[in-house]
Amino acid sequence: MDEEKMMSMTETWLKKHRLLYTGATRNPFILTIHDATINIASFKTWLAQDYLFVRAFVPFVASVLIKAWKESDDNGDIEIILGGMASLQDEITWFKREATNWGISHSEVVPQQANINYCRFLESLMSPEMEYTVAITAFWAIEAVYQESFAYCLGEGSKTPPELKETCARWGNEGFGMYCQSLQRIADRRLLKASEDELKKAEVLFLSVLEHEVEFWNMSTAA
Ligand SMILES: Cc1ncc(CNC=O)c(N)n1
Repeated sequence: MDEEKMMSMTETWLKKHRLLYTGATRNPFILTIHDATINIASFKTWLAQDYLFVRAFVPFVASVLIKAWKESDDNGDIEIILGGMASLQDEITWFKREATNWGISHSEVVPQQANINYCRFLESLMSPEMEYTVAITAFWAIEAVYQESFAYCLGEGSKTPPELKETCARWGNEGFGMYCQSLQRIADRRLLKASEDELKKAEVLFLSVLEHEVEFWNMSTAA
């Protein structure tokens, strides 16, 4: 019997844009964590810059929550997005504690260009004119890149230094993986009903997320 399931839209895009996706999830920064050759200065740059990014990510997630409330056909979406917001509070606390541990003073950290560009991109996604379908697709991609990247650092054969394992587990843990799958299911459900224009826009912005993620990692290793 023909039991083959149709590929979802996000799966289609992941396959079509595999090279760029791999560029984002197997970036040299991540590879050096995985093989324990990481330069600690790079790690500290990433840590300091990502704290600033996450602060800007909170209002973005809030904007997706508002879009879900206005536009979603499924009440379950709100709970999933709200769960993501709740874990961001814990994440901000964690970033502050890690900064202290690594001797970083957030008041002295200046956002770098790749970070500024990415935060500006987030702001464009917050516009009330931006469709829920497009915003939730970008949201999923942003989370999925971190999940795949850090899960790889904890996977079989990884030599991740013990002092970085907690960081990797933050996004590489199974619960975060399931949360990403929930976001992906929402995105796929919406994309099924989207117009041609919305589909095109969501695909373009999915690619923009991947490009920003690559630039963000590269910024960390360049410093
Ligand atoms: C640059 C970047 N992309 C994705 C994430 C993961 N989302 C929330 O933490 C992150 N922290 N930073």
